[in-house]
Amino acid sequence: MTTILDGKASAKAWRAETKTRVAQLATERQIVPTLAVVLVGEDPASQIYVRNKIKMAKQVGIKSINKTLPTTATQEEVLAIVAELNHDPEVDGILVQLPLPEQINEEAVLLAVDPKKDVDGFHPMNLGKLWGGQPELVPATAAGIMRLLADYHIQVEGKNVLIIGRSLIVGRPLAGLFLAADATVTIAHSHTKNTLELARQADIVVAAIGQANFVTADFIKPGAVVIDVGTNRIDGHLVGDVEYATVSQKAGFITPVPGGVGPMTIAALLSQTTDLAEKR
Ligand SMILES: Nc1nc(=O)c2c([nH]1)NC[C@@H]1CN(c3ccc(C(=O)N[C@@H](CCC(=O)O)C(=O)O)cc3)C=[N+]21
Repeated sequence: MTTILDGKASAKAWRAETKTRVAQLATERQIVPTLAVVLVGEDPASQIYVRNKIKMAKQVGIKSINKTLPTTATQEEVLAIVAELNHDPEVDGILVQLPLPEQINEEAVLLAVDPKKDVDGFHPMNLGKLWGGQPELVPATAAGIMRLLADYHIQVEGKNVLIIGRSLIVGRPLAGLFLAADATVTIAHSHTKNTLELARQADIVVAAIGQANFVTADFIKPGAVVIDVGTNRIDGHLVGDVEYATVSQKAGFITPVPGGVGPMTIAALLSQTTDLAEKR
């Protein structure tokens, strides 16, 4: 029997906790936590994210500020907006949606975000703290995955974890968090020669490749935990990186798409925005 890791339900409970903290900030300190989102261009995954994020922020009482720029925006325009948000005392968290259009230097933009407002945890200082074993501001998807495992009382200590994908957004920060939680961590990527073999030995497999149905039942040790980070659009439907129909027959625990990691990502972001407002 497979247990479905219900991210939708878990995220709902987490948002309720955040909502209580937000209400407390309002009554005790007259503070409204504020999240600024910078979206440049029209990446479809970013659009889903932004839409859901705005809705959920409103629900818990967090104020959203949206800065939307066209695909043709220049680096100077993006940096000017980041600077403005850095200096705005009402803004607690700044998130720059990735990927950015190709004329924009992603590294330069992420470096420009005030590390104290870097609610996404993508600034090199925050990534460095995470890898140094002192996580502070942590990328939301990674934080959401760890919370989901904790909610289901899934032990991480001493487990073999295989993360497939080494992106800045997911693979790398998640590896840091699993390591901080005393797991044995392996990262597989496009140059890895024995991904299948590594996956078969893993107690926890995280699929963050960006390719629909990449992980099939072949990859999975019976009873393993399978976390699907994929957000691939196929014929208007959202599908993960895991072939759900077959893998769910073999895994012990599995996240669905939608309703798994996505809602947890948003809940993590709202919680971290509130952490920042509490530190004002
Ligand atoms: N700086 C930055 N940080 C990110 O974390 C980031 C990003 N840029 N760019 C885009 C990707 C994509 N991403 C998603 C988050 C939630 C859902 C989500 O809410 N999914 C729901 C809803 C699906 C639906 O509405 O159809 C679900 O899976 O159930 C999707 C996609 C975050 N990303």
